[in-house]
Amino acid sequence: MAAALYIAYSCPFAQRVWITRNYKGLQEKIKLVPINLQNRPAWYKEKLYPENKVPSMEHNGKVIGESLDLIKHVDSNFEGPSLLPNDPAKREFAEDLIAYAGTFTKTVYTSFKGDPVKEVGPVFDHLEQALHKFDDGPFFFGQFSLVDIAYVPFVERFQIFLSEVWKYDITAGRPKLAKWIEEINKIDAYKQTKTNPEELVEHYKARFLKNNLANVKVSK
Ligand SMILES: N[C@@H](CCC(=O)N[C@@H](CS)C(=O)NCC(=O)O)C(=O)O
Repeated sequence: MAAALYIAYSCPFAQRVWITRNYKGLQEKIKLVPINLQNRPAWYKEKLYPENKVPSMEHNGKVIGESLDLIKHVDSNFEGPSLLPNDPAKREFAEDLIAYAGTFTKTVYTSFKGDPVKEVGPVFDHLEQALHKFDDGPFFFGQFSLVDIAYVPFVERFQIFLSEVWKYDITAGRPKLAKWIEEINKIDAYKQTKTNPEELVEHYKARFLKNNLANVKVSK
């Protein structure tokens, strides 16, 4: 029986697993089940995934959550190209980078409520340096891997929002990151999952800037 992958089309965490499934050619083995996060069906929390978040996946009678665990699960338990490097030094660095994804996303999301232009430089520099480390291709490890997948949904959103609201170009002075974004946009498995930029800007403005604007009004 096919596995069921519960996602929301706009969710960057779910997008990680969606890209993994597409890239490994598992469209028939893993079926997408879209969930409306604004109106979640009661059965999702009660019968399937008590965390009540997306993504989750039902596979062989078990339900698994957490996007970073899920991409590893899909990579190790399904057919298709392997998405982690075999070389031990590269493998260790891949694990470090996957672990750093939480710091990266938290730093940038937190900065949206403060001053991103001052705050986001170091975490994007970290990615730029990581892309230099093995210097064997546009991706973190030459071949497309789970590390690219862990970051791309967030880099996609941060690039759009930082440019739109603060005119901050994440690729300025970061040639490897610029090339990475260019090359990753040639990968169909990713392209099919991209979010709608206009909807993203509206959604993030409401989510992150509402209080800033309210504060501006109060202080006038
Ligand atoms: N740590 C989780 C985060 C998943 C997550 O926060 N998903 C959001 C949608 S993008 C969600 O389901 N939010 C609903 C909620 O928190 O109630 C992962 O990596 O999978």
